[in-house]
Amino acid sequence: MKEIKISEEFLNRMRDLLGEEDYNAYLKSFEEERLYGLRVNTLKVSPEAFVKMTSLKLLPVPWISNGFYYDGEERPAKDPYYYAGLYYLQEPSAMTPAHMLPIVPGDKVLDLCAAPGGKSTELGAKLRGKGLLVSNDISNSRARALLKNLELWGIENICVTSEEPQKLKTTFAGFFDKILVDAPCSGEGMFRKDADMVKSYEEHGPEYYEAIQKEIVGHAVDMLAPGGLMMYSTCTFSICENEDIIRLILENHTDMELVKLPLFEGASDGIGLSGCLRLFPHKIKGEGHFMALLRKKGGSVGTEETKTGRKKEKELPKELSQFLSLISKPLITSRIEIKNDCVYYLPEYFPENGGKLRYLRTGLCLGEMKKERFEPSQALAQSLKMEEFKQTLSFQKEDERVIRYLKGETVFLTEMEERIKGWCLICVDGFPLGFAKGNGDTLKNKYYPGWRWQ
Ligand SMILES: C[S@@+](CC[C@H](N)C(=O)[O-])C[C@H]1O[C@@H](n2cnc3c(N)ncnc32)[C@H](O)[C@@H]1O
Repeated sequence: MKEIKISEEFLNRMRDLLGEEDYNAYLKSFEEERLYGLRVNTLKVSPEAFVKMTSLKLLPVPWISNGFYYDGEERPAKDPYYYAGLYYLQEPSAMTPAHMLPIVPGDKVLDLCAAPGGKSTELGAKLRGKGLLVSNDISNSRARALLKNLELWGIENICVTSEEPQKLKTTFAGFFDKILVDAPCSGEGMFRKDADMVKSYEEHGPEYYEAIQKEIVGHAVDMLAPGGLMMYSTCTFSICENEDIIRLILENHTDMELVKLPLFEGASDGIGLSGCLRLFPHKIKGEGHFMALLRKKGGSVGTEETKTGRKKEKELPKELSQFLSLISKPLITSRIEIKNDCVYYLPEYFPENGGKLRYLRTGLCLGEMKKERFEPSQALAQSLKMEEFKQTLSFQKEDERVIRYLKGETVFLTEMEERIKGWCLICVDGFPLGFAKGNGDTLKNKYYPGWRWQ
């Protein structure tokens, strides 16, 4: 077995859970190396096109259409395409819950325990800019990392909150069409990936998390609209954190029913509760996960026409209007809100007063009003397609100016290149990285300092 010290108590539980034969296969899986995965951002690029562009050696994750394995020796986070938000690094079995939650553009979606955004990024991509994604995490510092990942990913219809589920409910009772609860858990499926998880497991085991999960799911059910779907997932194996939680929901909420998840090669049914789905490291090429899909009876969701509730055109400051005229995709001015000089593009369905919640972001941050001018944001650049901005400059990935730009340095144009004046969207192979301001043959770098290439 690999050098991972796991308690006897845990191993005994796993033997009881799996039976002797499967348990031995599970133990053997520790002799294998952990697996590395990335998920392609389908908001920006198709998996087929990405495979052709990238220099990474990829193998498809069989059950995830946009998921791939990469070699652990590679450094995919040190790549301009990563800075363009073309992919997210994620363990393959963790890709499954967001993949199996059927989101349609226009849905109102909640990701209740969302940081750092491994699943929210996929939920947002599936919305394709329509509807609303509320991504929440109780930890403020983790919610900040979540916000960065959502903005890098280019999702415009987001709200990021950092609240207790009970508080969130005061604004969103019965509101959401789809909810993902990727619950905090004892992390038994993480031991091979992260040996430190063993230590934290010894401090807080399944019983500790079970109590938290019970509370969270109760509030989640209350925020689901009739006809809505809720996916519950964990990266742990214990029954008390998985099937028992689902059973409890079904007992306490007679309006909730289990929706059978389809099995695929290597996936296992729930233990003692058929219709759930389990992934084990000795049966699939992934670290392990549990998930169950539930439906609230009554109503039907996901087919409603999108509506904003704020239809009246709004007059905008001249500097802002001038800048927005450089963007070709239509923006509904009634959804633009200016708060303390920051300009936001609110998503459809954003509650009229927003409620008294700790928001880290309400919609897409378009930029900031400064004296007599408007400064566009990094998030806006990442949310655009190259063809949606009037003046663009796309470098090939190999061009040393890509890294210079990402480091925040001044970028010089060659004599052969056209002179650039004013705001310009800098791209790598046609994918936006950020803004710069042209002054003839040099570009003043406007890449967000906090995100610079290190
Ligand atoms: C398994 S992680 C989520 C991983 C995330 N879904 C992803 O795919 O990147 C669980 C998260 O739940 C958060 N959390 C813990 N207790 C919570 C609570 N009561 N309400 C909301 N979030 C909570 C933790 O801060 C942690 O970020």
